[in-house]
Amino acid sequence: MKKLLTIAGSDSCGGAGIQADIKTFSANGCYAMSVIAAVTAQNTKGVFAVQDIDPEIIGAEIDAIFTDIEVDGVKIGMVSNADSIRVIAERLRKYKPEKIVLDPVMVSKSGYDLLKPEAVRTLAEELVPLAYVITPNIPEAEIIADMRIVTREDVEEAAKRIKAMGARYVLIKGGHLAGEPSDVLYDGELFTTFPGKRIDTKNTHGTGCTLSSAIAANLAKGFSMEEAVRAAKAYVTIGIEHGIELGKGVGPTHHFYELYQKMGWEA
Ligand SMILES: Nc1ncnc2c1ncn2[C@@H]1O[C@H](COP(=O)(O)OP(=O)(O)O)[C@@H](O)[C@H]1O
Ligand SMILES: Cc1ncc(COP(=O)(O)OP(=O)(O)O)c(N)n1
Repeated sequence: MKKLLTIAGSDSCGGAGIQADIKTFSANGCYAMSVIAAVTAQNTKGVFAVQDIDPEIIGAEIDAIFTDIEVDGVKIGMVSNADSIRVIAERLRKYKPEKIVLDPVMVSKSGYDLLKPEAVRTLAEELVPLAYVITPNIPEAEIIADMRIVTREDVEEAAKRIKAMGARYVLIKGGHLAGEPSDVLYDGELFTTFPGKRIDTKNTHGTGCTLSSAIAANLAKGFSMEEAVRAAKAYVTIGIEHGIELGKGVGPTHHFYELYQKMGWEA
């Protein structure tokens, strides 16, 4: 069984963050480990408070795992501030896991800053160069690439700018653009489009976390980058289709893909 690590924030209502990552790793047949970098008080209606974890503890969490366990893949999600980012980057440079999936989480769908705005530059300098693949949504890609994204040409230009910062692959997610939610992968030469059909639902909490974790699981299992994204998109799509009515706001994606497969359901 492949062993995967998520370095991210906790979401108390379980739809995004560490909880979504663990569910995704498990549903995709991998063993899940976690380094908690922040704790959010969050539900389907929004984020109400964030407690950063002391960077020393984050470093110790990472040491505890890498000094004992062979890690087959790492996903990075919400990291709330520059000091935490520096510690994580320093440890990853030391332990050198091969496949790092970086989801540069910045703002929750409800509009709460999950990354301090002044730490964006540190993320770009310290974590982007370590990423095997970075998976920004449109607003995140706009901030990292420092440009507006409206057209397909804008998506490609932003991907080129982000690739130039050192990530091996760039996957720009299209969920926030008008029209169908297609995602675009750039490898430095070619652009590959992963088409989607927009599902008419309010229950999309945790879609980005789920997609990036499924990509990490697929890469650990030996899929090519393209296969990893294709299978992850199928996984998140079926999860959105079967989104859960939880609470009074934006409910989470569903997670039991292997069960779906056994039941003969397809994405
Ligand atoms: N309503 C939707 N129907 C189908 N796919 C969607 C929908 N919203 C988002 N997606 C897909 O979910 C994944 C996460 O995208 P996105 O919502 O843009 O990221 P984030 O959660 O980081 O903002 C992408 O593959 C995107 O294309
Ligand atoms: C703890 C935590 N991490 C990440 C997110 C962002 O999740 P995402 O899938 O990008 O989208 P929303 O949850 O904001 O709908 C989060 N909310 N909490």
